[in-house]
Amino acid sequence: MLFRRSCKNVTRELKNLSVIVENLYQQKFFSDEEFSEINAERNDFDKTRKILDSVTEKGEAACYKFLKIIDMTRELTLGRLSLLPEKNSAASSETQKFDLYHWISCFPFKEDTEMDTNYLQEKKPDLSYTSLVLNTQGSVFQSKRKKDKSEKSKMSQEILLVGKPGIGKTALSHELLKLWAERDSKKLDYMFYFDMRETSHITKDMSLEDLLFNVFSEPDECKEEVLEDIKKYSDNVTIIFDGVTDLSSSVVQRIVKSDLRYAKVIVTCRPDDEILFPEGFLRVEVKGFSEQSVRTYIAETLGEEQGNVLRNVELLTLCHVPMYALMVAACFSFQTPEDSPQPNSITEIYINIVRHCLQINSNKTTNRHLDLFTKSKSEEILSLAEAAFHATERKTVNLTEFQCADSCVLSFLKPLILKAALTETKTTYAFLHYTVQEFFAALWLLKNPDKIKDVFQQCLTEEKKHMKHLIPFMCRLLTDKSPSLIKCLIPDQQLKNTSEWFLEEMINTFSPHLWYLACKDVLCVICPKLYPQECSDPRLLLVMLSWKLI
Ligand SMILES: Nc1ncnc2c1ncn2[C@@H]1O[C@H](COP(=O)(O)OP(=O)(O)OP(=O)(O)O)[C@@H](O)[C@H]1O
Repeated sequence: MLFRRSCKNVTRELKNLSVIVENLYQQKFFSDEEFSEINAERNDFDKTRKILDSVTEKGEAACYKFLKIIDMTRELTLGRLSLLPEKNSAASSETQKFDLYHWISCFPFKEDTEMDTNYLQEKKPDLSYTSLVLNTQGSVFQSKRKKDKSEKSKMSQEILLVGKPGIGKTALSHELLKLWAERDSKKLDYMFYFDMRETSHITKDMSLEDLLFNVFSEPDECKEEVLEDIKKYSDNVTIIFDGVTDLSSSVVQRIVKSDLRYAKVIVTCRPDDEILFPEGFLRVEVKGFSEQSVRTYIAETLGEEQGNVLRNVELLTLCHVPMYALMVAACFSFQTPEDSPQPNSITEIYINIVRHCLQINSNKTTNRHLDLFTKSKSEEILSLAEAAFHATERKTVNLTEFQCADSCVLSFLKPLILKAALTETKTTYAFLHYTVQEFFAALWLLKNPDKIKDVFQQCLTEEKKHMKHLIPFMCRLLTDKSPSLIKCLIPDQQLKNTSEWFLEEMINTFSPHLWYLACKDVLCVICPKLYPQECSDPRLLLVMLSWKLI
C-alpha cells in the first residue's frame, strides 16, 4: 500500500531505467514478452509506469526486490552516491519534497543476505570532448600576394576546418558552441551552427534569412529585428557551417560575402571539398587524437578493459581517428570469450556493429540464430544499402526518397522531420554518420558487381572521387576471412566470382595512384603478409614500395 502511494514520486525521480529493467529481467522478474513491452514504451514516463504496474501486480516480494535494485544501483538510478541523509537547512523548500532516496534508505536491505546478488551496474563511459591535434600549417595565407591590413584582419575571421571522415570536425564545432554557451560574457552576440549535410532544402539561391528562419528554426516573432541586428553588427556573429560539400559551398560563400562581411565564419569539410574554398580562409587541419588523447579516451571509455586495446598496436593506430576510437571502445566493452578474436580493422568493427544492431532489433536472437535472422532481413538491408549508394554518389546523407518501416533498418538511421505545409510534416531519414552510409554503399556495390568497374573509374574523376571511400570496405568484405554478414546477403558463388577479378582491376585502375587508397583494409587484400617474396605479381611489389611497406 505504501509502495502504491509512493509510485507517483518514483515515476518522477528515477533515472537510467534500462539499468533497472535489465536487473529485473536478469532476476527473472519479467518474461521476455514483458521485457519487450517495457522497452517498446515511447518515453521514460510511460516506461516507469509500466514497470511499476507490473511490479505491484506481482505482490510485496516483487516490490521489495524492485526497491533493493534501486538501492544497489542508486548511483545511476537516483543519481546519488550514498544513502546517508543529506544535510538540508530547515528553511529549504527541498525538505518539503518527497525524498525517494531517503525513503528507500529506510528499508533494512543491508541485513538481507539472501538478496546479495551481483547487480548490473551499467556505468556510462565518458564520451565527452577529448582534445584534438590541430595543424594550422599550410594555410592559404602562405600565398605570395601581399595583403593590405584591412584585408588581413577580415580574412583571419574565416576558418576552414579540414579533416578526414570521422576525425572530429563536428565534435570540435560542438565543443566551440559549448564553450560559447558557457562563457561568462554579458555582451549580446550570436553563434549559429548549421549542419549542412542534414538539410535537403539547400538551394543555390538561398538567402541568409531562408537559412536562419526557414530551414533551421522558425521563430514566431521578431524575425526582422533579429535579422537586421545580425546584419548590422555582423562582427558580433559567429557562424559555423558544418560538413560543407560542393552543393552547399556556393550558398556559404555568397552569404559570407554579402550578408555577413564581418562575422567570424568557421566552415568544416572533408579534404576532397577544400578546393571549393581556394582563397581567404585560414586552413586548419584536424588531425585527430594525439597518442596521449587516445590513451585518455580509451581509459575513460573502457576502464579496466583498456589493456586489451593499449597492447594492440594496430588498434591503437586506428584510434587516432576519434570515430574509430569510439567504435573500438564500443566493441571492447562487450564481454567476449577469451579465445574469440577481437575486430582489428574498421570494416570488421562495422560488421560487428551492424550485427549487434540486428540482434537488438530481433528480440535478442542468440548469436547462433543471428545469421538466419539476417538472411530473413536481407531484402530490407539491401534496399537500405541501395539508398546509401545513391546518396553517397550524390554526396549527401539525406535519403530523400527512402521510406521503410522496418525497425532493424531504422536503427541505422535518424529521422529528419521537415515541414511540408502549414499543418503537415514529412519524415526523411539520414544515416547516423557518413561513414556508416559508405559501409552500406559498399555492400550494395558488391551485390551489383557489374557497377564496380564504373565506380573505380569515377574515383579518378574530380567530381566523384569521394567514391574511393567505398573501396577499403569492399576489399575487406571480399577477403577469404569473409564475414558471415556478407554471406547472408550475397550468394557465396557471386562473391567468389567478384574476388577473382576485383584485385587485378583495382591495381590496373589505380596504380600508380594506389597510395591514395592506402588503408589496412586494402592492404589485407593486396599483400596479406607484407613480405615481398610472397608477391606473385611484380606490380604488387611496386605498390608496396610506393607505400614504403618494405
Ligand atoms: N574530440 C573528440 N572527443 C571525443 N569524441 C570525439 C571527438 N571527436 C570525434 N569524436 C567521436 O567521433 C565521432 C565522429 O566525429 P565527427 O562526427 O566529429 O567527425 P567528422 O570529422 O565531422 O566526420 P565527417 O567528415 O564524416 O562528418 C563523434 O560522433 C564522436 O563520438
